[in-house]
Amino acid sequence: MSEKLLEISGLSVCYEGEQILNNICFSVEKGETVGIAGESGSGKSTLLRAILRLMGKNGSITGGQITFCGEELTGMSEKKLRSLCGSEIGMIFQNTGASLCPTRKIGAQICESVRAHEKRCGFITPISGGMSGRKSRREIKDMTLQRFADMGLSDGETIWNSYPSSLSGGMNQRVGIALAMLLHPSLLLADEPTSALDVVSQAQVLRELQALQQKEQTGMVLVTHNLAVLEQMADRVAVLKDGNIVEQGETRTVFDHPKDEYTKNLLAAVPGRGKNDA
Ligand SMILES: Nc1ncnc2c1ncn2[C@@H]1O[C@H](COP(=O)(O)OP(=O)(O)OP(=O)(O)O)[C@@H](O)[C@H]1O
Repeated sequence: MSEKLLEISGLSVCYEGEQILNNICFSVEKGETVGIAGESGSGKSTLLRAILRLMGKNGSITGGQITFCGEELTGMSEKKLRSLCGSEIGMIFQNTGASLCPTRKIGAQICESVRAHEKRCGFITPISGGMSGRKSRREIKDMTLQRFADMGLSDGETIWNSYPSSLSGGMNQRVGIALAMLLHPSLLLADEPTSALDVVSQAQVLRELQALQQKEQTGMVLVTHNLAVLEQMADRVAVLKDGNIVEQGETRTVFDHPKDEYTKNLLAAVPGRGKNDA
């Protein structure tokens, strides 16, 4: 039986009175990846940020509902919403690895980040069965080394004691993904998670992320302008144009039989798919 993790219905978002997203509707089930495609400026990142109300001071949700594990997020208190970050909803950005402080050891930063999360959570009970309770440094380290191994980082002990500045961009991004998955979130919001990496690292990191996600049965919203990545990763895709979903469905169906002209043009621009390719 399907388990709905995230349901977005009729979502509209404005920045400074300008409508950026209109009437967005889609859902994500446990273990499922839903890809969001669209050109630059179509509103992909805004959509991810709106889920956790991270649009900043000039952004606001002007309509619709966002439900996570049956709980309405749009009306939830700021404190409870922040407590979901990490343990129930993980986020990965293009520069997740780069957001680590380059001159402090990775292990110390991970412990600090878990402690900060525990403090934010306070007595708030997890809503998706996520993890709670204070962990010892040993527990945090064991969990992290397991996550490092999941992300293809075999020498976890060395990485735990390393400075980010001594690791490659690909390794730092893996560390960032391991950190986002550390507390076993049931939903992952990923915004261009590999686009800062070279092509070889990109393919490797995507494979590892996909294996980890399948092992954990994590639902994922994956935003990228790279349709080849969506073809490999997404079960379903939604195509965003000027803040409107113009088409959505199973990835294979949308890619093989696009209905909307905009989707057809996006796909035609992918090397190997276009009419004008040599
Ligand atoms: N903080 C903000 N204040 C005002 N406008 C914003 C803000 N953030 C985004 N926008 C506007 O919202 C629109 C959508 O931006 P968004 O970053 O969501 O697009 P995107 O599809 O993710 O683009 P890209 O692929 O280039 O990251 C753009 O017109 C952008 O200028």
